[in-house]
Amino acid sequence: MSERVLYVENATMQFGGVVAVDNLNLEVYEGEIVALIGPNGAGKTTAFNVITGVYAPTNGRVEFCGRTIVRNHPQGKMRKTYAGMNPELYTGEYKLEPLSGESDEALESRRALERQRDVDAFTGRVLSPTPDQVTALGMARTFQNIRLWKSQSVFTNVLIGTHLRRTSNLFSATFRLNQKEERAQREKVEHLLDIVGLSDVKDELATSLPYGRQRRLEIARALATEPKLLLLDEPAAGMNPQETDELTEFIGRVRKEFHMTILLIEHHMDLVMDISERIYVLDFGKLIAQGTPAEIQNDQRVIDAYLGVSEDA
Ligand SMILES: Nc1ncnc2c1ncn2[C@@H]1O[C@H](COP(=O)(O)OP(=O)(O)OP(=O)(O)O)[C@@H](O)[C@H]1O
Repeated sequence: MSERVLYVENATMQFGGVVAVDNLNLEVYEGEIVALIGPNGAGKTTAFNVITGVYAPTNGRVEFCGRTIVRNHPQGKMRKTYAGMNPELYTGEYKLEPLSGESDEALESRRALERQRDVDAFTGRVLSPTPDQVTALGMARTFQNIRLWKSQSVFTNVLIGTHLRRTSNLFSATFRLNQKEERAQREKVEHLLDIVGLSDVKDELATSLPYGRQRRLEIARALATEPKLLLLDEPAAGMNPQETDELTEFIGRVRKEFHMTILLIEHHMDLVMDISERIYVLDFGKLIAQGTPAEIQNDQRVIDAYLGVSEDA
């Protein structure tokens, strides 16, 4: 069985009264393309933000390549409901069997003690890496709205990606380089641009590229950080059907050429159904289904909540 690259366990993210992500469990295995879909506002981007360290989750844990990188904040707002790794301790699901002759009060205090132990197990061990640290660990991400270095060339945009991998500090990424390393990185960028089909425009300004190629450049820059996991947030947003088809082919090629594992958010169902091995469906923050494209397409709950409406809704 291939390695589990990403494991999101009981992740909850609450903003005031809005539970944007509600007890999400999600796994991605090495070499897979997995999609996270759902209606607008379902919590998909928030889930990405929890995974990549933008938000410290109200509860839950993110494991990356076998290592816990994000963990809940026991002092978070939902402490009473969710603190610790065992949310069932705080819900009606938790049944603690009475010991023989144990009074109700004794049972209740034992239950309280177990909860406290669960919380204590985390106090002082709260993890919450910065997005830069997450990049250095081997996760790279693209965003719904393209975020390129506008006044830099295509080449430089990708070069900055290679630097982020090494230093996780933008200042030193830009200025602190020895010449040998610089040369090796430049060769790497040339090679990468070749594979993604952007060599012919490497000296042009990033923003002078047509939209579809800017998207490719963003993915190339993410790849330059040498990720183990690539997270793509709506890579086909704003694309016409032909551009979407080209991007679908491109993402498949990226997986093959770089042996990449990919988690993507997308509203274009043709793309999702074409390239994903597995799909998770969110609605109002909750996971309502998971399965293969065929299973998801035939899931009545998903059809009612999402697939029944237009693709670009
Ligand atoms: N920083 C924030 N502060 C408060 N509420 C937020 C914040 N970020 C997201 N939300 C809310 O959380 C919910 C989920 O939003 P999110 O952007 O994650 O959904 P989404 O599934 O990515 O939607 P879309 O498909 O439109 O991008 C929404 O109700 C949104 O308004």
